[in-house]
Amino acid sequence: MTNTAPPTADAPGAGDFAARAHQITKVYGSGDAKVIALDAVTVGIPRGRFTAIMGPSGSGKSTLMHCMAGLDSVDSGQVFIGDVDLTKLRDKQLTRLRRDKVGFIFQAFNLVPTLTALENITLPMDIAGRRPDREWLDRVIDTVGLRQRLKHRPNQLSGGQQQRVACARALASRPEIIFADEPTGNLDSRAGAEVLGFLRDSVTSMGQTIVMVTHDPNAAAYADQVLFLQDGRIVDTMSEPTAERVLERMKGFELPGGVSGRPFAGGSEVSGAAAR
Ligand SMILES: Nc1ncnc2c1ncn2[C@@H]1O[C@H](COP(=O)(O)OP(=O)(O)OP(=O)(O)O)[C@@H](O)[C@H]1O
Repeated sequence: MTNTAPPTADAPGAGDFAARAHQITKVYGSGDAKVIALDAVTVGIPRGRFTAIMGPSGSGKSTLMHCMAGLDSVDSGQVFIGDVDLTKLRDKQLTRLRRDKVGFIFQAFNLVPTLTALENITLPMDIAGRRPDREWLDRVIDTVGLRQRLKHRPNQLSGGQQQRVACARALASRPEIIFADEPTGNLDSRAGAEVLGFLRDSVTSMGQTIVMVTHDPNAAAYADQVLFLQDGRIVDTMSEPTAERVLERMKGFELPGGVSGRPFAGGSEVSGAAAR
């Protein structure tokens, strides 16, 4: 693994980012109920790399992912997938962009129970009226080890196998970027490790770009870099994470007395509101 520069969307070479957020703010509610879920976040997701997003509960991880994936709107700022500014798109254009350029993997596998594994994998392309690239599809199916299970329906598959179907579905159309929201949250550690190994492999050997929200330091250790969120801001980044280092960093968020959230001494450069 090579070293990853901290992702700053303003840095030269912004073309190297599969997705970027520029000064995005997301506010829920108003008055006393007002919550600033994202506070002027600027970040770039490097192309062909595996990025994990971590942070305490309520820090804005899901909101950041949803806004960057075009599943939710921002109150201010810009979001780019490739060169396309999502904030300038109308609903229909946004739906098409999500369909063509973005893959999703959710904690609850979200498979269609009446369809076989193969039909689930090709469903997004079928809906889009696109023919799957047979060679690519074969490679994806073999990589996730589903060759013998293609005719099975979801209820005939283990949780790990179902999530591998969901991974194959996300990869099949060769999206610009895959967003994975707690992809191992419903799996035991062995099945989780299999899925994470497969995601890692799809980045290393297929050049896929993946962003994953996780609470699990072991899962984050599969990534090339980790972004740490707190109170709607990116407060730290870590390259080449190990489970131990991630766990240690996460403990910093839980310490009482205002220590929480402070980047480690000598830690990575910070992007986002906290950097200013
Ligand atoms: N629809 C909503 N309405 C009001 N507040 C919301 C809504 N969605 C999220 N929030 C608030 O925004 C903040 C960020 O939420 P978000 O779900 O992004 O955090 P998270 O880091 O993903 O949390 P968790 O790890 O618990 O899933 C939280 O304070 C949350 O309560």
